[in-house]
Amino acid sequence: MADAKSPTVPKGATGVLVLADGTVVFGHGFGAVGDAVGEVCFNTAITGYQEIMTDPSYAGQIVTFTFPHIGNVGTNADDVEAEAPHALGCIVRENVTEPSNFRNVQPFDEWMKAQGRIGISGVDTRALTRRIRTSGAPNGVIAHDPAGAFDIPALLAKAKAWPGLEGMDLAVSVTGQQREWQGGAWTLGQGYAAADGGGKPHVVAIDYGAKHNIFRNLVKAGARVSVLPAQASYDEIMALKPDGVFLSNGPGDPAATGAYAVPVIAKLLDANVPIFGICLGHQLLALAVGGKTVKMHQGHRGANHPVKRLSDGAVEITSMNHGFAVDMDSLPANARATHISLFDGSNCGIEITDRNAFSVQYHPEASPGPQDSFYLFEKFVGGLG
Ligand SMILES: NC(=O)CC[C@H](N)C(=O)O
Repeated sequence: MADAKSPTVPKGATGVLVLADGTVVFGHGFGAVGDAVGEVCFNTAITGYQEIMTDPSYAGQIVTFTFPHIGNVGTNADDVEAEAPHALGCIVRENVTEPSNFRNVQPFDEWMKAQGRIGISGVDTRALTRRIRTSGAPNGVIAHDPAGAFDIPALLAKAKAWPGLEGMDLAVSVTGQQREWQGGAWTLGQGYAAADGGGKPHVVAIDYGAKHNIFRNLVKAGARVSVLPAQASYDEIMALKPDGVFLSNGPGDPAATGAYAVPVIAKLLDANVPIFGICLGHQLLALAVGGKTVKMHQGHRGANHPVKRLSDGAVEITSMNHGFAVDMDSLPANARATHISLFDGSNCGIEITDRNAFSVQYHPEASPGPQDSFYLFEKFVGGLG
């Protein structure tokens, strides 16, 4: 790692990461040319880089993959969690090689370029991850220039000027239009089922930046899913006559999104509408009953996070992607903790004891990750009228 005060670009360097504290890491650029500023986080999943890059909850973030070989199975049209990538870019250890997989349609570096996303390879991602673990997720800029003509002081100024994710509502920038969701479970050779869930029960999903596999899992569990944008009002939701309301995952600071989402959720709770929330949806449900959320030191991102289910002590291996958490001590008496992280004891689930409402911090839809927690979709959809 070099210092921003002595910004000599090594010969052959076509990519660079500049952290707001002045740390400079050179590598090889791939994908789009240009630069992007955001929070630098790390993800420990071994598979699923295309799903991770397209997860809207990564808006405003640059993902460091701890798994060294990224891009080696290429990309395809199925393994996407949204129409376009939302992570700003990625940092990887090994150079991206020729894809070798029967499902490959487009090499990862070409896909990144076509999607306007920047990558850097040849970075010591173990050192970077240790740094994030010790000092917290930093703000930074990644840049790719085939000529290696980097203006390091200008990139540093950009990293320093970025205000950080705290206080940022990003759900408004990634939410989708109102629509009837089509598409169920994926099977090899057949792709996604065309099913729409057959009409009953009817779930209205609030899209704060939803991963598509959540909607597919709701369909698989038997629901028909209508999607509404993040700022949908209580009346707009109720006009669709929901049997239950789903609160999606999404990027940014839950407290900022809560400014418009919490009053709506509070009204849904008052009306005793069944609610299920995932990740940002979990945090918003906690805020709606009077709890608080806090920014985590480094966040949880990976496909192997153990979570304890408090009702019976069972351990679920889960997919995670969050940088904020529900402050367990802030929860009111009617919000009972149902799951905790076995990594750090943080809250991973709540249920509202006097309502039909529950939520989890982790991702039962996997994509990527284990499917231990699919039962939550069955619990929600199975419990609707
Ligand atoms: N995946 C998510 O929904 C993330 C929620 C929130 N943006 C966080 O980082 O904690």
